[in-house]
Amino acid sequence: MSAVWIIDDDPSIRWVLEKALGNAQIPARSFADADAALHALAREQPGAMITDLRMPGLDGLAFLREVQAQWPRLPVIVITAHSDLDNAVAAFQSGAFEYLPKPFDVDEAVGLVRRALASGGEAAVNAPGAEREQAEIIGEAPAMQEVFRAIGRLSRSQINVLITGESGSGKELIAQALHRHSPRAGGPFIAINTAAIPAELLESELFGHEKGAFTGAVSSRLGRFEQAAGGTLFLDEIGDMPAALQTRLLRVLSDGTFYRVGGHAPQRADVRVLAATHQDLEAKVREGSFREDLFHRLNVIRLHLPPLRERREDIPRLARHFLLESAIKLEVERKILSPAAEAVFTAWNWPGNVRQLENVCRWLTVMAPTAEVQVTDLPAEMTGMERRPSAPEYEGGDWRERLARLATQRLAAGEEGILNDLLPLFERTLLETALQHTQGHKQDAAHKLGWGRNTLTRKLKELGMDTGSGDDEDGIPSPSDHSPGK
Ligand SMILES: Nc1ncnc2c1ncn2[C@@H]1O[C@H](COP(=O)(O)OP(=O)(O)OP(=O)(O)O)[C@@H](O)[C@H]1O
Repeated sequence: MSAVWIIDDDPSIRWVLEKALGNAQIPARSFADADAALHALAREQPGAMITDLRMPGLDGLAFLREVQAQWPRLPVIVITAHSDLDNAVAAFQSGAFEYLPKPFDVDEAVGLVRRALASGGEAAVNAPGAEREQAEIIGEAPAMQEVFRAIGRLSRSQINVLITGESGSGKELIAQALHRHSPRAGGPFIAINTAAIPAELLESELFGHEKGAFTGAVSSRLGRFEQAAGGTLFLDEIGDMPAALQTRLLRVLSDGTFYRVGGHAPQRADVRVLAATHQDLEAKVREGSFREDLFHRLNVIRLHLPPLRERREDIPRLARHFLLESAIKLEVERKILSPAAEAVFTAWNWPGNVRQLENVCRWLTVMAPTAEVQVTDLPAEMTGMERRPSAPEYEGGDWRERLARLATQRLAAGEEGILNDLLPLFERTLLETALQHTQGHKQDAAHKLGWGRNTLTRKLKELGMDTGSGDDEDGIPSPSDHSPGK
């Protein structure tokens, strides 16, 4: 195994790191200042380095820049006091591989070193510097390691891959990685969310159109298939693709040609197609809403991303990653989770998966009052504090998880004002259930829901459920009417 060099003027840090690396069977060599390390680098290079930022003589940042300029693929982990965000940002800008805030956890340091050593090997086969631009994919859970291995195995192929997993579980990130590690890496990566585009526009989005093909087509336009030429086309939410387009897509995949909307000359499609879905495509095939032949075309290889709640071991690292990333983006001090807050993070179910975790971290970076995030700072739904203590457990799975998933999807699709139709839907469902329960007796239903009769009457009207055969239309509010809508 390649050696790791430690550069720090503090002998106790050198000692702790040497010992931890030694225990992990990683050979280490220490330097008390950056100049000595630079001299040694001229003769030989280690697999990775860990350096402090504040040192007498050549400081860590200057050292990092020097190393970047001469040995751009050598991964460098930077240690610094965690409040020192400017330095962290500067370290990343100077090409640091990772940033290790002080005081650091020794196991975390060793884990980082292992990753740095592994990435060094990978960097050697990539274009110089390319690894710096890649979004980091975090995943030490066995299921994620399996996905990484698959990406490696597929790296010389152009085969179609179907990526499955719940919304927000990282499907697009994996698609990008498949592209980057493929013979088409030099070409474009074009993503399109088929569910987010109205059916009538999707065809021209995918295949382009000729001038005058339809009203408003004032000029011809390249579709995504042409934009992705030489590269990869990522079709997200493939399960929602309308039937007519499924047929067109199948044709492109089977004979490699397509026509622009309004066009007569066949176009050659030089793309690798990666598709993703959060739905059960086999079930859609069975019920006849997804073409079986298309399914088999897309499903040559399948990669499944488990939901975050099935890889909880990755949660703390993901949280640290997103807290640091949002602090850098928002140019504010980095937050860390208190041990109790981290425990809540790890135990929670994350219906919106990694995307939701990322959003919560961004929210905490702005909203948490102190540098260390406490349990009380967490969003109420995570700590269950908005639940009534006697709230019974519901049968048939957590409906809020499903609702959150729906909301996540619709927000991801760029929708706005989703409460406008979801709230009435919510009320309508409760009303219908209550009316069923009371065999159509409105007053009783209102009472059971906690609404007064007037509110119920108004709601029935608003929701278009007013049949006009009211049993209690006297308009006198009952004492139990405590609706906030009144
Ligand atoms: N393992 C991971 N490590 C780091 N970041 C991740 C990881 N997985 C997902 N993310 C981040 O979480 C966010 C959501 O991921 P992504 O868009 O890939 O999910 P998705 O499954 O494609 O979602 P959807 O089905 O809703 O389109 C992105 O910002 C992505 O960078």
